[in-house]
Amino acid sequence: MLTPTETVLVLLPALAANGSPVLLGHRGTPIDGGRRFIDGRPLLGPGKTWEGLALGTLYGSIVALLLASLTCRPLILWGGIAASLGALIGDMLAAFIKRRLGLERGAPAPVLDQLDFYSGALLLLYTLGLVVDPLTAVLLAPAVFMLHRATNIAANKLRLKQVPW
Ligand SMILES: CC(C)=CCC/C(C)=C/CC/C(C)=C/CC/C(C)=C/COC[C@@H](COP(=O)(O)O)OC/C=C(\C)CC/C=C(\C)CC/C=C(\C)CCC=C(C)C
Ligand SMILES: Nc1ccn([C@@H]2O[C@H](COP(=O)(O)OP(=O)(O)OP(=O)(O)O)[C@@H](O)[C@H]2O)c(=O)n1
Ligand SMILES: [Mg+2]
Repeated sequence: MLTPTETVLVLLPALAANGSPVLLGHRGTPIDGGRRFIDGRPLLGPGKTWEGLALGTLYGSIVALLLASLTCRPLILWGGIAASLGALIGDMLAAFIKRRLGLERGAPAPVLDQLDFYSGALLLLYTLGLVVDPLTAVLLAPAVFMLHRATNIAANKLRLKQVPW
């Protein structure tokens, strides 16, 4: 099991991975290629692009590399990269769920919008046998929720996002 400090350090790259696709400014190649699911609605919607996946993985990995070099712990590198990938996968899973619920791209899904990437990161880490400190993960959740809300409001004001959530 990871120590509380290691838990924070492997989850920071997930923040960067989730925050960076916004910098693309709503451009990119939709991952679902415009395909629709059996319910006739978009599989994921135009908000999930290959470029966002690439940029998020890149930024998350850069942060993981920085933190791993600061701590001389290779675990932080691999864990941070896994958390970044998990964050992006969680974000796509949330988009899939939102479309199944008939929610348009960018429509609000309180809590899901804020913690989808965080849950994805935790899930992939667990799947890979990197068990984070549970108390730290639980205590971090409200902080991540508030950070997500604040950065989304800022991104909306900066015209990086059309919606503040
Ligand atoms: C260092 C180098 C070479 C590259 C930079 C790596 C880096 C720190 C990238 C930060 C990621 C980034 C560019 C964020 C943009 C900030 C922003 C305007 C975000 C807008 O909000 C977007 C929102 C979209 O969410 P949604 O898709 O789910 O709707 O994302 C929410 C944002 C977050 C959850 C947190 C954003 C994270 C940060 C602003 C800080 C991340 C940075 C670190 C964790 C750095 C760690 C420390 C060291 C020493 C490396
Ligand atoms: N894999 C990804 C994830 C995000 N983004 C970009 O980041 C923005 C914000 O992401 P998010 O809020 O998760 O997407 P939404 O537009 O809200 O779409 P959805 O309702 O499907 O979450 C997206 O609009 C998109 O421009 C991207 O290009 N590729
Ligand atoms: Mg969203």
